[in-house]
Amino acid sequence: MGINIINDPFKNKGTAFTAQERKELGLEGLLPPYVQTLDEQVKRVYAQFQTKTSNLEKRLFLMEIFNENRTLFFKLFSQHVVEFMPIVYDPTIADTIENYSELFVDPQNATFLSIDEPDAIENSLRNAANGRKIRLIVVTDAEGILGIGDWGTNGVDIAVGKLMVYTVAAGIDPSQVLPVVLDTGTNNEKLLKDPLYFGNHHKRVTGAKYYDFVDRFVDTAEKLFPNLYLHFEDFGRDNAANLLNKYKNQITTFNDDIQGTGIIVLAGILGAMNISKQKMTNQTYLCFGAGTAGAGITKRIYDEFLQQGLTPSEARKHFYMVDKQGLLFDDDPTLTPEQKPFARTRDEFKNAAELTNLEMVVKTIHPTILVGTSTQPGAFTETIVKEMAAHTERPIIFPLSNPTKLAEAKAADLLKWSNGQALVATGIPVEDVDFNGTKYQIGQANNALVYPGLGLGVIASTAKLLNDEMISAAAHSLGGIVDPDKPGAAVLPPVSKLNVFSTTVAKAVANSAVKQNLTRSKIADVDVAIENTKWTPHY
Ligand SMILES: NC(=O)c1ccc[n+]([C@@H]2O[C@H](COP(=O)([O-])OP(=O)(O)OC[C@H]3O[C@@H](n4cnc5c(N)ncnc54)[C@H](O)[C@@H]3O)[C@@H](O)[C@H]2O)c1
Ligand SMILES: O=C(O)C[C@H](O)C(=O)O
Ligand SMILES: [Mn+2]
Repeated sequence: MGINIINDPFKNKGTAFTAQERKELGLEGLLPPYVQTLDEQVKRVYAQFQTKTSNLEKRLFLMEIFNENRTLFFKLFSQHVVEFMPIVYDPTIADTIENYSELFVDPQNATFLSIDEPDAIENSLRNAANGRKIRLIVVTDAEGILGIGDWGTNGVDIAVGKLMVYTVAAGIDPSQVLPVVLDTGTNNEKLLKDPLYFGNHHKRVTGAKYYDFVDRFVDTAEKLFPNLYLHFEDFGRDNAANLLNKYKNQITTFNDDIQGTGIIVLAGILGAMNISKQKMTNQTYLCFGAGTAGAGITKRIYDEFLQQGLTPSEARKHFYMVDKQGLLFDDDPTLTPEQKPFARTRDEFKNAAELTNLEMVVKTIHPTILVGTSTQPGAFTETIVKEMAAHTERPIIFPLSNPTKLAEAKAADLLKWSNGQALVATGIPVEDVDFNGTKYQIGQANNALVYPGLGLGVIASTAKLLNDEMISAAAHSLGGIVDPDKPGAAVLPPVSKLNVFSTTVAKAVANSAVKQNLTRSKIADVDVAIENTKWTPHY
C-alpha cells in the first residue's frame, strides 16, 4: 500500500512524509529517516537542476520530479517561472517531441487513444483518470505540432506541457487535468520507418472515420467528466477550424492555436496602440502564413475593427493575407474557408500578377502591422522591414513561428533595421535588446500568456460555452497592461507576472460569462469563485 502512494505523483510527498504518515501509510523503511519540508526539497532539487548544462538535460531532470511528485514540481516551477518556461515548454519541448521514443521514461499520466481501437476510448479515459475528477483536458492529434509538423503519438508532450503551464500560471489543480493524444496515424515518413516509434505505423486516417473517432472521444469525455473544459491543441490546418466550428456552440471548448493566439496578438496590438498613440482602425494588417493560427488571429483583429465601429466591408479593406502562393486572391480554388473572407480581387491592383511574394506585397500595400505564422525562418528581411518603416512611424512586427529555429525574424534585427521604431513581439521568450542607448523589452506573443487565465475564468465561473465576447474581454484585459511612456517598453506584460495577469484575464472572462448568463451555477462573487478554484502547491 505504502509503495503505491510513493509511486503516485498526485499523492507522493517523498522525503517530506512525516513520521506519523510513514507509520499510518505503510511507508516505514521506504525513505531515509530525515523528514524534509517542502522548502528544503525545493532547495535540494533546484541545486540538482543547476548542475545540468543543456536545456534538454534540464527538462528531463524536471520531468523526473514531475513524474514523482507534482506538488514539489509545481512549487519549484512557481519559484522559477521565467527560467523554467522555455525549458519545460516551448522551445525545448519541441526537442522532446521529435525524440520522444529515444527519451521515453514515463507515460506521465496521459491518455493514448488509437483510431484502430475506438472501443477502448471509454476504458482508456477511465484508466487514466483513475477516479480523479477531471475538469480540463488538453487534446492533440499532433498533425501540426508548433511549426514542426506531424509527430503522431509523440505529440502527447505538447498536451502535457500546455497543462503544466495551466497550473503554474493560473493554479489549475494538476490532479484535475488529463493530457490526451489521439493517434490517428502519421504522415511523417521518418516516424513510419522508425522501429522505435511508439505510435501507429500507418498513414493518417482522414474523412468520416477521422471525424467519427474525434466525435466518439468528445462524447465519451463529456459523459465521463461533467463540466469539462476541452482544449484542442496543434491539430492540422484541414481539421482545426472544422472541429472548433463543430463543437464551439455545443460544449465548453477552446482551440488554442486559433483563439488563444488570436487573443494574445490582439492584446499585443492593443498594447502597441497604447505606445504609438495610434488608432486601431487606421491600421493595415498583413497576415503572413494564413493557416490555423494566421487565419484565427486575422479574424480576431477583424472582429475588433467591427467592435470599434467599422462595417464589414470597411473593415475588410484593411486586411491582406499572404500564404505560399503570395497574396491571396478570390479566384484561387485552393483557399481555405478561413482565408476566403480576406482574399482580394485582382482588379484592385495594377501589379496583381507580381504579388507572389511578401516583399512585393509589402511594397504594394504598405502594411502597418505584419504578423508571421508561416514557419518560414528569416522571411522578414531587412528590405521588408525598411520598406514598412518608410511608410509608418511605428511598424508593428510580430514574428510568431515556433520553435526558435522557425521564427520569421530576430527581435534584435527588427529593431536594428527599423532604427528602434518597430514594436516587436515574438513567439518564444527573447532577451532584452540594447539599441542606441535604449533597453527594449520584447513582449512574448505566445498563447501561453493567455490560455491559463482564460481556462481559470471558464472553470471558476462554470461557463457552459466560451464565446467571442468572453474572448474579446480576455484580450482587452491583457492589452491594457503596458507601460506606454517608458522608452523601449514591451507591448505585452512580462512572463514574470504570469500568475498575476492570469488572474486578471480570468476575472474578465468570468465576469463576461456571468453577465451573459452563461454559467451553470450561480456565481455570487467572481473574485471569490476564482480564488476558490485555484490550487497552490503545499503538503
Ligand atoms: N506564438 C504563438 O502563440 C503561436 C500560436 C500558434 C501557432 N504559432 C506558430 O505559427 C506557425 C504556424 O502554425 P499553424 O498551426 O498556423 O500551422 P498551419 O500549418 O496551419 O499554418 C501555416 C501556414 O503557413 C503557410 N506557409 C508555409 N510556407 C509558407 C511560405 N513560404 N510563405 C507563406 N506562407 C507559408 C502554410 O501554407 C500554412 O497556411 C507555427 O510555427 C506555430 O508554432 C505560434
Ligand atoms: O506552443 C506554443 O508555444 C504556441 C503555439 O500553441 C504553437 O503551436 O506554436
Ligand atoms: Mn499550438
